[in-house]
Amino acid sequence: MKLWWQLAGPWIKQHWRISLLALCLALSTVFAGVGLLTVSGWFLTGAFLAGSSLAFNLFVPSALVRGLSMWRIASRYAERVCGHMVTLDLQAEIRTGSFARLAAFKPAQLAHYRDGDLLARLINDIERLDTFFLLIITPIFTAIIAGGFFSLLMGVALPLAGWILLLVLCLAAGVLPYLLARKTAVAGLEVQAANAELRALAHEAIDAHTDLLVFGVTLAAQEQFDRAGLRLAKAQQKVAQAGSFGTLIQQLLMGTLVLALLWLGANAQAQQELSAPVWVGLLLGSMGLFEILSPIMRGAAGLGAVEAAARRIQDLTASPAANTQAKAGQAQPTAILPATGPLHLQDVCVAHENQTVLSQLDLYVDHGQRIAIRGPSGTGKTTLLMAIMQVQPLTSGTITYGGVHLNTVNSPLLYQRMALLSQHSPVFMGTIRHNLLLADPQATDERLWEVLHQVHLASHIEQIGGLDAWTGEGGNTLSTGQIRRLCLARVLLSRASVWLLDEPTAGLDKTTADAWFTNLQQVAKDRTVIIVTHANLPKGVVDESFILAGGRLHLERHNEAEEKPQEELI
Ligand SMILES: Nc1ncnc2c1ncn2[C@@H]1O[C@H](COP(=O)(O)OP(=O)(O)OP(=O)(O)O)[C@@H](O)[C@H]1O
Repeated sequence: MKLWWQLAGPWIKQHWRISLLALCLALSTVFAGVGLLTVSGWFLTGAFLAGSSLAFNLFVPSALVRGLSMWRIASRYAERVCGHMVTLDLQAEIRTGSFARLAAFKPAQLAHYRDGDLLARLINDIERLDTFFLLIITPIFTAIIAGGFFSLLMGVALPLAGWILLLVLCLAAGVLPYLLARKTAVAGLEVQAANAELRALAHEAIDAHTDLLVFGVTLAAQEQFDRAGLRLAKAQQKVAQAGSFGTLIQQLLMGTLVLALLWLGANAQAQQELSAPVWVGLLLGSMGLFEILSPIMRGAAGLGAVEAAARRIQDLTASPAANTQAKAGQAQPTAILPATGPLHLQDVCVAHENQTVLSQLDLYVDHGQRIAIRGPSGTGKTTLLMAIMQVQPLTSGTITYGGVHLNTVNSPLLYQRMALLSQHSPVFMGTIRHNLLLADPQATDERLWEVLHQVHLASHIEQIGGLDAWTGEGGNTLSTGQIRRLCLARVLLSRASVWLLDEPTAGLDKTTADAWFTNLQQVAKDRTVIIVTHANLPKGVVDESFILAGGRLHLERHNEAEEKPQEELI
């Protein structure tokens, strides 16, 4: 409840009117239903006993029956519309909020989660929360008010029957669901965990489908998937069995209640303490209350899963990643970053999980300078670019651009000034145009073709149908080198003053790579460019070249970058 309230509370407080209306409509439906049965019981019995006597007034009760049934239909409809509006809007709010917090994660923090598990949290877990409002809060609210009111009414007619009704309602709507929720708590947790595991396995299997095939391990993947499926089925069975048992006990309680009321009513009637029509009316009305109880049992059986789901969403939204971003955003988000200026790294230290990668690293890149950073694999070149982009937090040290500390600049402004081609830049499903316009929505077709020419991709795009050619999911209609060039073209389109290019020519043949590097000066114009590469650069491409080793940058001898065999750098 507490966890659910932490997630849903802000929205409900803000939309308390519609939430209250949904509860009131549910109450109104129950009142209409119970009233209908009470009046019908009273009316039919009264009419039967009166026989053909003209003394019995048929008109008032039959008008009441018609009125109550119309009221019930209208109220039920409005209750469904309103209740689902609350639930679905609430889900949408939690989902978009969770996604926004997820978007604020640093890549290293995101790496702690499996893709499928994140999907399960955003979809399965959030969907699961709907149970709470529809199957717990609403029926309990109506059970307390309608049950209390009707027990009082019964108590006025037959005090002992009133107390018995109240006691049975407390057991059936309170104690029993509570015990059921406790009993299914572990299984509910297991349902959510197994669901997430299934999604994660399915996601990984689709991603790695070719490798699974060629290594001949599809059977092993299948077995893993089957085990997860079985685990989910077992957990669901436990919840369903406990739920059915709870419902059975609830039905037995209800049956006992009816017998008790029948017996008490018959006695009262025999002693002429209660008229037969009132007795039958009250009896049927009590049975009308049973309608509230079955959703409570369903809700109680799913409460463990709701709690597990709420915890899994909370884990995500309350993680240090989300908080770090919030604090950094709140600290000084408004510093103005000049359009041009030198990029200066001083004493920069970065560690990945206590493993130092960059150690007191210094770098000064003047505006318009082009530099290359090379070095053996795993020395921290990508980490350095990520630190400049403020994606990787520094352990210590400072990074300034035009004299402004980058950690005081809000992300959108920073990314207007700096563009990154990462090693894993993606191609999005859509057209070539759609993929390019991400970097500059105002770019004309002429400009799009210009950057495609610059990355030596124009002729291929022409062949496949031009800017409106479909890229497929993850660019699966393109080769690896073409995907890389499309991503590179996207960065070239950006109006940023600094380009950070991580392996821009990976996957390209040497002739194309050399041609691209040679053209870089003309393409980059007066931009600052930092290239991380293992490639041998043609002469004059960069002003300076550094080797990253031991966590620091070392200036390479003149032309060393152009001469060193590539194998030595890997
Ligand atoms: N998210 C992470 N969590 C833990 N360690 C990481 C993480 N990312 C990188 N590392 C480690 O940090 C070190 C530097 O990684 P980085 O990717 O910056 O190297 P690189 O020089 O760019 O390598 P390559 O040339 O192969 O791309 C490596 O030892 C790597 O294992």
